[in-house]
Amino acid sequence: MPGKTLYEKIWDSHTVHDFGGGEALVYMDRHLVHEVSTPQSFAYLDKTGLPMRRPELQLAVADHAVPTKDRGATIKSELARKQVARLKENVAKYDVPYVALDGDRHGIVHVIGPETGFTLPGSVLVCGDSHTSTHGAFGCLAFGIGASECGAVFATQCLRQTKQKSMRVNLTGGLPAGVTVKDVILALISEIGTGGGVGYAIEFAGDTTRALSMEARMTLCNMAIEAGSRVGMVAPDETTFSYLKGRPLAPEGADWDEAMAVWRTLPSDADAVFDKEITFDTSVLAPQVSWGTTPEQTGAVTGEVPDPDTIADPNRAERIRKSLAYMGLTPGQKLADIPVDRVFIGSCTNGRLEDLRAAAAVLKGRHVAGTVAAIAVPGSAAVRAAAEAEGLHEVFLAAGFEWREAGCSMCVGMNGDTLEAGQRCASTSNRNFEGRQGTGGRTHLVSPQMAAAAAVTGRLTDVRDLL
Ligand SMILES: CC(C)[C@H](C(=O)O)[C@@H](O)C(=O)O
Ligand code: SF4
Repeated sequence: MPGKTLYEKIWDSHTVHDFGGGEALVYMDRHLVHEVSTPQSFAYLDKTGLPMRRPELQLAVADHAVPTKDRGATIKSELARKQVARLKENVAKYDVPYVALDGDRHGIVHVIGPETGFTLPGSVLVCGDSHTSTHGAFGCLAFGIGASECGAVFATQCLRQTKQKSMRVNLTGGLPAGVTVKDVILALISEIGTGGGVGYAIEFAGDTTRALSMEARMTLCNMAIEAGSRVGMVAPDETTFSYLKGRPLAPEGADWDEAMAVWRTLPSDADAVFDKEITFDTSVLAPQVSWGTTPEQTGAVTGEVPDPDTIADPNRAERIRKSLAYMGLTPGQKLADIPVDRVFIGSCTNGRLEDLRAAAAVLKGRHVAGTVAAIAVPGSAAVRAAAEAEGLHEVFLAAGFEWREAGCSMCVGMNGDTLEAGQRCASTSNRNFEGRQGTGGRTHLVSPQMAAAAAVTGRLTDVRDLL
């Protein structure tokens, strides 16, 4: 028998019933809940009269639809107001732990899970949200589920699941100056495609991965879903353990020691066999920028907008033509010449303290171009407080950024923070499809320091020129 992968170990230890053929009933240790994906899931309990099986294993927060300024004012959009109010009623009715909007633990669901220690290695964690893959950075099995599945978790704390195939992505060679993990994942997706991970649970490994901070590992796993994989994981190690130690919901004392004994057994065995294995050299990368309407349509900032007429595959050429028409770009145009109107620094991809530090390092002593409106939206109240404690807000404000309260904000625009039609944005978020940040809005996905560089020069810019 070959050894087991990290994914297999967690899958096996959480199988309640094996149906055969890769189908199993799997136990869910943790369920994160937000306002957008769960109204029907609570309604399912209301309708069936089923009790919530383990309220204490849920953690709810309103993050997508909440305002990031004028927090106390009535939410303008009726849908957003209703979603937030519904969540509050539902958590009160079913006794679910709830993180209040004005609390010091508030934030984007994928930022506060790790921060509080709700996210733990070796566990199975789900949420009605595709970017749940973020939590896999801790060596847990974390994936997004649909609204009816959220209802099933409420009622049973279990889900019937199909086992994924396994893929190991070895990131090797380290990161050159000015290149971040965001550039790595964008470059990887542009190589393997948005379908490259479909059907696979990805484990990121290799010396580049091992050297990453927890925050950077979260950015990496966050975007596994943009490569089509519901699961992105990193084996837990000393970096993981020291991040978790002392977090409010992490085990303490003897429980910590007991947990550690298990967590140390989680990494894939040396003789584990993966269904697919790829190696990606990160030492040769330049900062990346997306030019199209999928994260796959990305290139080095030193390059140009591609010319569909030179692409042999007619379907691919057509997709590029369509993207360029929407994005208002011309083949051959230098990426670093594209002017931007807006800059958004935030989201569960890049709204953590390190991200704000990286952006502030570029902004220090500089000012946002007169043609640009820029906002910084911390991923959580704790990130915001930590940033303020080290004076980062002053750097953002002095540079001409707005300094907002935590939430998903312009990543998805459900709270009214949107682009206007035709506006172009350098954004640290993870999705760039048509209308993602507002109807007719144009998104360029970049790292936090690339976003800061674009804010300063008023165009997409190679941040290495400003370092
Ligand atoms: C609203 C929510 C269900 C959605 C998701 O599933 O990811 C959102 O968070 C997103 O990023 O598009
Ligand atoms: S920040 Fe963006 S990607 Fe993350 S959960 Fe919110 S809307 Fe989804």
